Amino acid sequence: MVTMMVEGLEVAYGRRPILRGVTLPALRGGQITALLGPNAAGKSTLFRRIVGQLSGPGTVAVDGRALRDLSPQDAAQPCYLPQDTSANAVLTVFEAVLLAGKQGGSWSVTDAEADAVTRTLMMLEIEDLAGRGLGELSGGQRQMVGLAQALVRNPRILLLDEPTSALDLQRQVEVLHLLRDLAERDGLCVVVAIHDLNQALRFADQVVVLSHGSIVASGAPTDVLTPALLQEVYGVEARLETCSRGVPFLTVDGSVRRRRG
Ligand SMILES: Nc1ncnc2c1ncn2[C@@H]1O[C@H](COP(=O)(O)OP(=O)(O)OP(=O)(O)O)[C@@H](O)[C@H]1O
Repeated sequence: MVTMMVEGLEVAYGRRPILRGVTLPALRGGQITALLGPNAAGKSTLFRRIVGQLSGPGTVAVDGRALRDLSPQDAAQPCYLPQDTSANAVLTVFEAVLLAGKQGGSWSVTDAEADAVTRTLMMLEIEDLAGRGLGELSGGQRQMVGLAQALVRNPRILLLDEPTSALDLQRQVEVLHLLRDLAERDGLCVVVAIHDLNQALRFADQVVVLSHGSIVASGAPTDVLTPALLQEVYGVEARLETCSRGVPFLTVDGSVRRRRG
């Protein structure tokens, strides 16, 4: 199983520090890690630093090899799905996913590549969109196509920035179940930034909480999401309860304390 280590990452935009020495627990194949934290905490910046779109001190290593020493085509490279995926309106969904799956080499399309696109669209139940232009999709449909573009590459490490933010409730649950299956069946290492703490409680093996560019807690979801942490990080009165089927969930009380920053 793949293991990614992230240690001491720092990023500044101009002279403004954003990440202040971020070290994550080991990110392992077969696990889903939820990256939590308020708006502007630095979650997207952390993803962009991990994949090398931003530079700064610190190290990222996959199975003991520093990421910066690997070629862009190396299978150990994490696949990153940003929060906002711009749509090239000229392409159809099928073409966009096919293009995303191309790992260099020839421009001709093999049967295996076309089959991989069809399989991925079917896995996400969006095969009916195959012939549609990207520019004519809804926000949620575009988000599903973004996921298809990530999954068609068959990654070992998947970094997803709020991948369910535009999806209806059924799609959210389906996508998170699919990620769970891919982690368990194929040993995929999934790191997902998500604002819905109840989804994190249900689907994540571990959570990491980022606040003002620093990790303030990490571990098993029910251990980390304590009333004290939720008060400190989000300024809300909330507590964990357990439903009759034994599933933990958060209830939020009325009072909200204004956060700084
Ligand atoms: N390209 C940039 N140039 C300058 N500042 C930036 C840039 N991108 C992000 N920032 C700033 O860095 C901080 C962290 O932003 P980031 O997008 O990483 O937060 P986030 O945790 O992903 O937030 P959200 O939950 O709202 O998506 C914010 O204060 C943001 O304004």
